[in-house]
Amino acid sequence: MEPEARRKAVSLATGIDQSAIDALSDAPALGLHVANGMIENVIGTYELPLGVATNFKVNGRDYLVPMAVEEPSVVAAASYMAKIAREGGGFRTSSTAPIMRAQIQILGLGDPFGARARLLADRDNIIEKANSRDTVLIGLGGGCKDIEVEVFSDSLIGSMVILHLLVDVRDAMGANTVNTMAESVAPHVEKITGGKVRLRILSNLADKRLVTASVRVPTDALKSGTHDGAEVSQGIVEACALALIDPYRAATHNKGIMNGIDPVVLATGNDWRAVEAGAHAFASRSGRYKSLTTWEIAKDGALVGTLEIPMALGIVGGATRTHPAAQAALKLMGVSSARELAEVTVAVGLAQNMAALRALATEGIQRGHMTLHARNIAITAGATGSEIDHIAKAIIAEEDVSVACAERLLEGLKAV
Ligand SMILES: CC(C)(COP(=O)([O-])OP(=O)([O-])OC[C@H]1O[C@@H](n2cnc3c(N)ncnc32)[C@H](O)[C@@H]1OP(=O)([O-])[O-])[C@@H](O)C(=O)NCCC(=O)NCCSC(=O)C[C@@](C)(O)CC(=O)[O-]
Ligand SMILES: NC(=O)C1=CN([C@@H]2O[C@H](COP(=O)(O)OP(=O)(O)OC[C@H]3O[C@@H](n4cnc5c(N)ncnc54)[C@H](O)[C@@H]3O)[C@@H](O)[C@H]2O)C=CC1
Repeated sequence: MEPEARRKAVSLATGIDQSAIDALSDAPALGLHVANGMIENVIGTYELPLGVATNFKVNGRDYLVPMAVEEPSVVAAASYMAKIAREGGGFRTSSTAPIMRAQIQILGLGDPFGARARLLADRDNIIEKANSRDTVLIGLGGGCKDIEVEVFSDSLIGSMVILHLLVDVRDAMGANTVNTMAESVAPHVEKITGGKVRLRILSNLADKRLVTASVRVPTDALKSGTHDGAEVSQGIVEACALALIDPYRAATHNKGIMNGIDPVVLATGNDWRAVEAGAHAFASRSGRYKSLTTWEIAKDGALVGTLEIPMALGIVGGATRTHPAAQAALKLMGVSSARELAEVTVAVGLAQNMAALRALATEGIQRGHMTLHARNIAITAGATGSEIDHIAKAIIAEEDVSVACAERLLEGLKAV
């Protein structure tokens, strides 16, 4: 299909209105006026391709998933694995309540453990003060629910007490929400402890806001070329084993997971730096950086994959409401809560990891990836309009997906 036909198909499948479709089209959805209101020193806007991943079934419901990404083969790979996963019923997901953590650093204490005890005894008061400002969030059933207090000792600055506010942020990503709370309780915290408050900021290690996605794929569904399903499953398990013990492999393995997650985070106007920071800090929680997924073979021979990861995403707040294309992307997905968005996003991350491992364990990554990269190469070599597809097909046929080959064939084409 051409983009226009795809838009019509998406509109038909999801029932989203024309204005949402327009916001996803090549007309600049994010006008200069809106962009200028979003960040500082704006001189323009910056575009990325927006694709739609197909075939996703999550908890029995079908989704089309918007993905904003510059890398070829990512959207195709996710769609392909989602198709295979359907044979086992698709993806299953679960999530914890959307609890974010704010940190308040207290210095200059002679009795850090005494200060800790005073803060714990004042728990209800601290929670009440934290909740006194954001009436909207409290009205929705969110707000500060609990506290934690840590004592650390540092060789340079001595001891410090860290107070955590555990905040249910409902459908927000929650950074601004919890930062405001942390700043508002700081004077009270100084009074209770007798110390000096320094930092008041959320933690991006959102390990109380976890999503777990799993997939169970029947062996036969994994057959690939000359490789039977059992061989492919075994190859995926062996590939994952390396990522569970070796940080060098784990970094690339987890990059493959984020290939699926970041494009959805970006398309929906969410903070991808926050998601990335949380993912990698969580991957190091044992003291050793390792794979975020596990792959195993069940007793009946099915391949079982799981991904557990912090996922601080919002459908209100931040840019999710200001960027028209982000609003349209959320409509296209048809998600009605931040938790649902987070769960579908993690299912895409799991699918993407499965695609990479499946390719790596069989034919290698380059054929599928480079075939889809061929159009980029053709553009780099100077092809325009109809030349792009022509040159892309020609370099694939020559089995030489390189700029040099594309330039040579383009010269030949222009000479005709
Ligand atoms: C790229 C493929 C899918 C080609 O796969 P293929 O079998 O060569 O191609 P195909 O054209 O026969 O397509 C097969 C199926 O893919 C799906 N599909 C195909 N295209 C589309 C599309 N446009 N829209 C929707 N679905 C699509 C679709 O389901 C289709 O079946 P059909 O529907 O035709 O019966 C495969 O080779 C693959 O999955 N490769 C992995 C690619 C990948 O992981 N890319 C990420 C970049 S590499 C990287 O950055 C990370 C890495 C790899 O280092 C991570 C790591 O090391 O772990
Ligand atoms: N370290 C980090 O990750 C940091 C990130 N940020 C930025 O913070 C922004 C996100 O902050 P947010 O607090 O999410 O945004 P926000 O402050 O714009 O919106 C959240 C507010 O929306 C209201 N609200 C209305 N309906 C709601 C609902 N259904 N559920 C929850 N709240 C609802 C509440 O009053 C809530 O406090 C992002 O742009 C992010 O980039 C800011 C500072 C640090």
